[in-house]
Amino acid sequence: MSSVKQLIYGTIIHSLSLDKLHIIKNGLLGVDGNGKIVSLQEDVETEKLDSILEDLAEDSKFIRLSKWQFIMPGFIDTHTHAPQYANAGTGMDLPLLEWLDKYTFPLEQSFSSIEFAAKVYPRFVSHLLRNGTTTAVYYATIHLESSKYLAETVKGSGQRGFIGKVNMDRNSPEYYIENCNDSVLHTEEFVKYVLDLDAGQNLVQPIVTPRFAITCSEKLMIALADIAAKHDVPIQSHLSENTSEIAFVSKLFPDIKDYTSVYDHHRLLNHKTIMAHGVHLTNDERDLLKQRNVGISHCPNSNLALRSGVCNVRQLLRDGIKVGLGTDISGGGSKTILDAMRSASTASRVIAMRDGNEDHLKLSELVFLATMGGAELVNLQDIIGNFEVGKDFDALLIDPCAEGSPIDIFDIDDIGRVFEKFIFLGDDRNIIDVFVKGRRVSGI
Ligand SMILES: O=c1[nH]c(=O)c2nc[nH]c2[nH]1
Ligand SMILES: [Zn+2]
Repeated sequence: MSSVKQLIYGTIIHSLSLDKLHIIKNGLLGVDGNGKIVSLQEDVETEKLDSILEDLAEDSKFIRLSKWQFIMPGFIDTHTHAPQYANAGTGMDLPLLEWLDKYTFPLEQSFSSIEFAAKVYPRFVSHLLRNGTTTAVYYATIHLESSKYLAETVKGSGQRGFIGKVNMDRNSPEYYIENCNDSVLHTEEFVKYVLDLDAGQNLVQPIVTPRFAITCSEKLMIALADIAAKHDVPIQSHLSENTSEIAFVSKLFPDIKDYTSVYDHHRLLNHKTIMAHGVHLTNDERDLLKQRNVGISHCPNSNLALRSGVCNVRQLLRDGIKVGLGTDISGGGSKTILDAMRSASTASRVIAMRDGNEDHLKLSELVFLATMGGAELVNLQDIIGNFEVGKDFDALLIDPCAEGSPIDIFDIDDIGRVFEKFIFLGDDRNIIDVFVKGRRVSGI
């Protein structure tokens, strides 16, 4: 017990697999001074608690959860655009390519000013944390300095984050583009800067970010793949979101078989690559993604708002492709992974009704996607995603009875139903504490 700095007693809920949501009653979870889970016991009788607490060091903290409170793993947002937070909730009247031109590129250009970035980034990061996102994978903009500032903001907040300086050297407006050389030099500098900032703590990491194949020349894509390989860092981009985008890509690369193969051809696909969307993939493309062990960030809010299409997540899972959830602000208007889970559920019901031969996503699958699935996408499945002993304690303390709670509990309810109510009805009013690596970083 001497190494235990925090001990939590009560209901503990986490995901063991897509099918297995584990609800531990009278659980006892110990966290050490480095934020690591050192013990997890089930069904510990209250009578035994006293003797356990006697052994607890004086400077350790004990949290006893009340009847309906529980802890669960923090949410992982595998795809979001920090600068676009300023547009969240607006401009959802156009499809992707027109939306980028009219609303998104002009906004992102404003981040050439650090003063503007300073108005948006800290608020966005703190909203994400407040809503239970303990890890986020960010796009910044093409600007080196404000991308560094986003990384510093994430680091300062205590959130775990992957930050990408965006690269675009063609098919972009004159006011929002870099030449290939600058783009490569700035990315190299950015990657080194963020690696130094993290200092080996596994909290902030750089992610190499070709915006998508339309805005990146072949030379740029290959140079970015080289940077990712040299520093052994992850890659993110967009793939197969919208049919006009796919048609544009096939015009740009007439000799390459399909959109996924374009990235493969430029060595951008590996087990550390996250591709957002994947709505319209062919069988061959899914095979290639599986072969390269690429993860798909499913962003249902964005897919519905921009009318891009409905992604068949069950098909991806059946094919053995890793899947996580993304908010994709501001294609999607909501900054919460709870909302992404609900929209993922709705999208899967649309597929089930349309195709008749697919089951919608179950609660255990939605929770897996929001936690363990995300951990697999960012290759931290041995560090975060659930409460296995040895992992870091990235967690949420949820109180379904908190003041102003949108959840009502009745005699017919049990903890399983109350958990389901939180997933489908709950919000930040229920999120009392947010922990990253054992440290409380947000809450009420
Ligand atoms: O949803 C999206 N948001 C973006 O900013 C973007 N850029 C390329 N493709 C994109 N898709
Ligand atoms: Zn996106």
